[in-house]
Amino acid sequence: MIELDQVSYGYGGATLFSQLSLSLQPGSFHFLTGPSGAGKTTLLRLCYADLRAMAGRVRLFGQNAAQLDRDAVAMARRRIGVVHQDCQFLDHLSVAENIALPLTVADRAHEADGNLQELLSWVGLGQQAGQLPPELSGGERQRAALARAVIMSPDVIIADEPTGNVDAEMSQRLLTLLIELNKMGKAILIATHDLGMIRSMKSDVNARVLRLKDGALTQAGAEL
Ligand SMILES: Nc1ncnc2c1ncn2[C@@H]1O[C@H](COP(=O)(O)OP(=O)(O)OP(=O)(O)O)[C@@H](O)[C@H]1O
Repeated sequence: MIELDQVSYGYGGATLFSQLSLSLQPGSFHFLTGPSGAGKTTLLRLCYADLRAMAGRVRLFGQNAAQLDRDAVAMARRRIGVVHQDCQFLDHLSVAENIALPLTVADRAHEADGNLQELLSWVGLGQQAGQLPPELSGGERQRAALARAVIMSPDVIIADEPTGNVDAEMSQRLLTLLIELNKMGKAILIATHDLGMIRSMKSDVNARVLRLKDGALTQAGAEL
């Protein structure tokens, strides 16, 4: 569904990584680890065409991302749910309205009617639907961000540190939600520093664990 083939990227003339390849197939589960600054967020952004590869090719659902116009990129991105590291929300909209925002933007707000309550309960925010984002705890924000990422029923879910700033119990709960999505056939890619979480989860989902370091993407090994 998403394929990176020999992709290179860097900022300000410096190369961050080069010739990286990654394939996200239906039902696959990948963890992406690596030191801070290694380029994990950058790699994720290439996967959802928020950045354009400087060399190599990114294919989104069979199409060369470099050849897609803005509308085509927008269409492809509706099939990818993204949980951003900083979970930003529109503070003047309620939690429910924020979660439904991708549908509203796509002019499909009517589809939210049935799904939204179910989705809010699934992430344990049934009671917080009418609250404003600043009134949520860190863990509640991360669950709201996950709900917003999946409201369009995407084929791929890409999450950047989805368990940052939450305790172990909440981290487990968020991952359980992601595993449920994976069991429904969604491809999951999670960037995280949390090796303990990977150790405890990877056998449940037959996950591949990749490590990005010094510009190279390798299979994680001994540290796990
Ligand atoms: N827009 C940008 N302009 C210039 N440099 C950038 C930009 N975005 C990221 N960088 C730099 O690229 C490098 C990789 O950043 P990136 O956020 O991809 O790393 P990361 O592995 O996700 O880090 P972390 O684990 O700390 O979130 C860092 O040195 C960062 O400062």
